[in-house]
Amino acid sequence: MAARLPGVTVASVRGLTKAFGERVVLESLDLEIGSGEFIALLGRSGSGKSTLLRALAGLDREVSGELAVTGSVAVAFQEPRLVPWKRVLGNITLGLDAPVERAREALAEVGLTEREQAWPLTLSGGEAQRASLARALVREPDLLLLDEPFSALDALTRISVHQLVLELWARHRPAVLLVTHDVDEALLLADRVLVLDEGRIAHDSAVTAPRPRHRDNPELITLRADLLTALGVSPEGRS
Ligand SMILES: Nc1ncnc2c1ncn2[C@@H]1O[C@H](COP(=O)(O)OP(=O)(O)OP(=O)(O)O)[C@@H](O)[C@H]1O
Repeated sequence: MAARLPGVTVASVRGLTKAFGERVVLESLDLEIGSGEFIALLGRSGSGKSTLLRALAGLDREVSGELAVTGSVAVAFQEPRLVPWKRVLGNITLGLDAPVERAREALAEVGLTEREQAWPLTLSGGEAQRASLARALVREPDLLLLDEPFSALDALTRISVHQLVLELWARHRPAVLLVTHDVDEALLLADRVLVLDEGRIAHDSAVTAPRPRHRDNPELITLRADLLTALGVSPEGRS
């Protein structure tokens, strides 16, 4: 997979508009996603984050505007969506021509080698989420779309899956678009944090702090306050 290529985009969105009946969810939205970028997408509930992801994934074609995605796309959802009648390994290769060795490599990368013959219903939440990441990885995406993949995990599992996602990103360098509700998660992981509001990208910040990042990094403290304001939340509980 390509390393980060400056100036090369994997997705280019211009004037994207999506309405459900009278409700306009995305309104003339513009967004460029660069090769290898790690982007977090924040926004209030119902602001259209999943709608944008579905459009980028090609799962919703009833949109207007220009949407060009170059290269392959893989999606991992909030609930891992493994099919219960296939074992873990079978889930990784589902609908794919790739040799089984590739699926095993992906399982090894997410630390699930021991569980390849397990049934999905016997996996813990963290294991299921890792299996879901392996299924996305084996497709070697140029753009990896993550729709709140960590939100159902307990705090400790979440930290280890964060670590894993950063390692996988550093190794494979797909562009990542991570939808999250968690400002700190966005700041710890991403190079760029977007806020979706009123159907558009209302806020776009670069995060330059080196990784591993700590919450008390001054850049992150400033950005956290800006992002909370952009989300309509007062940072210190003041109104
Ligand atoms: N299939 C659908 N039919 C009708 N309305 C829909 C449909 N899908 C989404 N919507 C509406 O579009 C708006 C945006 O939904 P979306 O799921 O994209 O928001 P979101 O930002 O991802 O929200 P959350 O953070 O709560 O997951 C919401 O008002 C939702 O009710």
